[in-house]
Amino acid sequence: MNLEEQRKFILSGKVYNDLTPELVKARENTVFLTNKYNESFGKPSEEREAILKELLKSIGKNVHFEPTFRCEFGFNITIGNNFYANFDCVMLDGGGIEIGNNVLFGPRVGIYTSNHSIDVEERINGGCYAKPVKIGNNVWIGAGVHINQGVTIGNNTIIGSGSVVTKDIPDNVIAAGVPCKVIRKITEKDKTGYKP
Ligand SMILES: CC(=O)SCCNC(=O)CCNC(=O)[C@H](O)C(C)(C)COP(=O)(O)OP(=O)(O)OC[C@H]1O[C@@H](n2cnc3c(N)ncnc32)[C@H](O)[C@@H]1OP(=O)(O)O
Repeated sequence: MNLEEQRKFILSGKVYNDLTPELVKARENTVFLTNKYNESFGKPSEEREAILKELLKSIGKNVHFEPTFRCEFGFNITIGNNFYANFDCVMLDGGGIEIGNNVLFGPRVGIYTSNHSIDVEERINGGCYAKPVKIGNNVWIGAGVHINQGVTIGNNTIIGSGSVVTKDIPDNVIAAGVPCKVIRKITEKDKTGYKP
C-alpha cells in the first residue's frame, strides 16, 4: 500500500503496521516541517501559517502554537479559527484530530489517537490501532492534559490541568482528574462582569 492507502486504512480503525517504510518516512518529513514551524517563531503570522497549511489537513484563521509543536503526521489534523496552544503541544494524529473554533490549550497538552496493540506478539511486530479525537468550539484544555484515542470533548467545556481524558466529555462543563470526570456545569453564575 502507498502512503495514502495506508492513511485511509489507519483511519478505518483496523490494526495496522506502524513500522512500514512509508509511515517511517512520513514521520521523518513531519519532523522536518515541525522543525521549520518551530524555528519560524517571531516571523510574520502569514509566513508561519503557510508552514502549518503545508503540514496540517486544514486550518482556519489565526492559528498559533508556541514552540515546541510536534505531531506524528499532521495530515489528519483539522483546526478551526482562533486556536492558541501554549508550549510543548504534541498531537499523534493517525486516527484523525478535529478541533473547533476558539480553542485554547495550556502548556504540554498531548493528544494520542493511536494505541499499540494490547497483544504482546502483535505489539512487537508493529501492530497499532487508531481512533479519532474531536474537540468542540470554545474549549479550554488546561496544562498537562493527556487526551486518549476515541474521545470527543463538547463545546464550551474546560478540562482541568493534569487530567487524563479517556471518555467523552459533554458540552458546557468543567471536567478534571485521572480519569477525567465532570465536576460541574458552567452556568450564568460564572460570569464576573469582565468586559475587554
Ligand atoms: C493557554 C492556557 O491555558 S495557559 C493557562 C494554563 N492554566 C491551567 O492549566 C490551569 C487550569 N485550571 C484548572 O485546572 C482549574 O482547577 C479549573 C479551571 C478546572 C477549575 O477551577 P475552579 O472552578 O475554580 O474549581 P475549584 O478550584 O473550585 O475546584 C472545584 C473542585 O474540583 C477539583 N479540581 C479543580 N481542578 C482540578 C484538576 N485540575 N484536577 C483534579 N481536580 C480538580 C478541586 O480540587 C475541587 O474539588 P473539591 O470540590 O473536592 O474541593
